[in-house]
Amino acid sequence: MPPPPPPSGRKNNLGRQNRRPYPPRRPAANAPENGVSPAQQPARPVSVATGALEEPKAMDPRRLYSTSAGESEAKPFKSLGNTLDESLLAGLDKMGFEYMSPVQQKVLTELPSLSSDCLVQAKTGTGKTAAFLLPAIQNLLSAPPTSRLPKGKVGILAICPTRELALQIAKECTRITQSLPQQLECHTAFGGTSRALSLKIFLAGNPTILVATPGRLNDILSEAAVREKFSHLKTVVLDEADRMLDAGFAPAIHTILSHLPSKTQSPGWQGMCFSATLPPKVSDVVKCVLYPGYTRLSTIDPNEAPTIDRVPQYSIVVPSPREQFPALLALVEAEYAAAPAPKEFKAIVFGTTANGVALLYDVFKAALPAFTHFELHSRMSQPARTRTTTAFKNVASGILFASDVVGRGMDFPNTGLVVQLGLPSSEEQYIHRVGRTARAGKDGRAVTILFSNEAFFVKTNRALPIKPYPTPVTSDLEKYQAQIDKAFTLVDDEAKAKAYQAFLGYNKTYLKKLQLDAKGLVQLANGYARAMGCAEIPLIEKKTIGKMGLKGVPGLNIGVAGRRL
Ligand SMILES: Nc1ncnc2c1ncn2[C@@H]1O[C@H](COP(=O)(O)OP(=O)(O)OP(=O)(O)O)[C@@H](O)[C@H]1O
Repeated sequence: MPPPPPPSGRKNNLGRQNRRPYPPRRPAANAPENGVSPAQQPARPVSVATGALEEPKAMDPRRLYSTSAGESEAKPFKSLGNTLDESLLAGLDKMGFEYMSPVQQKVLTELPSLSSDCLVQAKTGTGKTAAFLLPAIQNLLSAPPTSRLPKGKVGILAICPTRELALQIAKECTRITQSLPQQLECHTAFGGTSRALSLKIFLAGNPTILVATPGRLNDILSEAAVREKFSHLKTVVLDEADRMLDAGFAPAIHTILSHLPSKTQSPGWQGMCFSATLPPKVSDVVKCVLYPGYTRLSTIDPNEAPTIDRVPQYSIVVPSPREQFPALLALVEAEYAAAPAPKEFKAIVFGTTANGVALLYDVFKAALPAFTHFELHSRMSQPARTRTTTAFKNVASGILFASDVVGRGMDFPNTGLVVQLGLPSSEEQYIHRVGRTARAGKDGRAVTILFSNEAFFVKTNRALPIKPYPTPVTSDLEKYQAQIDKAFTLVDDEAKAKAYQAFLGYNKTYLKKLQLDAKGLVQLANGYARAMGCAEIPLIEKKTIGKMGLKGVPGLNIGVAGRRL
């Protein structure tokens, strides 16, 4: 379907006549580094009467009941008058949360008590955040006078993997508690912010709820005054529990738990573990936060695909990394052209590494200047990450190039397309990334672009309903290749060198699965460098080559800061 003709009929950036620049081109002069433009249109409507941004329309969770296991009929929150405090119900009402989503209904009506330990699984974007916040907050509100939380003590600790997610959970918490007669303070603790300042605010404040990432939490728990704040802890939540207990985070979680009051000594605290993916091995490790005999709840039928049913999922396989760039360009054009009217095209493109994502952002900004682009990865400063997160949550249209810092848990309303460029590191990672679309009962699509060695991912994950992309978008890649080659001339060499090194580092981990040896990997990476238009293979320091385990592999260009050795 051809894109709609622009009123002016002027030539657009894609080198075609009659294509309306969409979203509107933003002025180059104020294009800031992180891709957040002050000119972006808010997705939320502006009230005609007040000119203020209106609250986003909440989803209708009744749409989530058709396919989920268990309850088949949605009940309104107000049916929980005996379970939830009136002020919480009032807060939910202000948020536009009328009906419970399946996971909320299960947790609030099927747990033996709201303070029971639980392991809960529900698909992405179906309201798990409120499903753990509501019981935990209700427990604080209904505690008998003898076990009421003393002022200044933390009652609820929620731990999650990323800074962006911590902020999002804290925001949801503030909205849920907005109608309480006495405001509950919800604090956050995560890296990339001033430790001294956030510690000062935490210690001087009255933080009833703390949402934290493991690194910073571990760090501040070394202070006796901080540990003292947790002396009356009532609930510990592990959001994205499988991630929080995997080999990367588990040591930090265990140290954190060693600083908290013992779970086994009376009165103990409630443990809650939530995720969309709970591989069987999680059952072995959750015992650090859950008592044996904990309640397990799931809204996912074990025979169902683990992803949201409303997301058609496709793959595009190209011969080599070189073709991934034009294939993405062709895909964006095709998906944009097919986007439903009124034209709103909001997409997230996941890359495999932070430097790879930075490169994608640079090249697509040059290749598709009519779109609004965003980048989000761990190489950016925290303020830039936070600004971009907020901006992308609020835009109606745009493309976010992201690494896994927003792969799990993040809610970017109305994202209609998720693209994964390169090999997802696991089935779980794939599922969570796909879950950034079709949230809150909306529709969405997901496409994974792989080069031939990566194509095994589709074959080895048969539970995933991935089909070949339905139209031959890659039949004329040469046309798009020319556009990509031109765009790469505008990308600086340092960004290319970093992306090259990251490509080697990432794929080195998957040599066996990619059916490559070290020499083959270097050849592949060198092809990737040529695809980026590098005049020569980027230099890599000897010690970096050693760290990557690529010492002595032919084809590498060893050198330091522009000097070949
Ligand atoms: N009962 C409800 N009614 C209306 N909207 C809701 C309801 N519950 C949650 N939402 C909204 O649905 C969206 C998804 O919720 P949430 O982020 O909690 O999903 P999740 O299951 O935690 O997702 P993920 O698995 O990606 O972490 C959010 O925008 C949230 O505000």
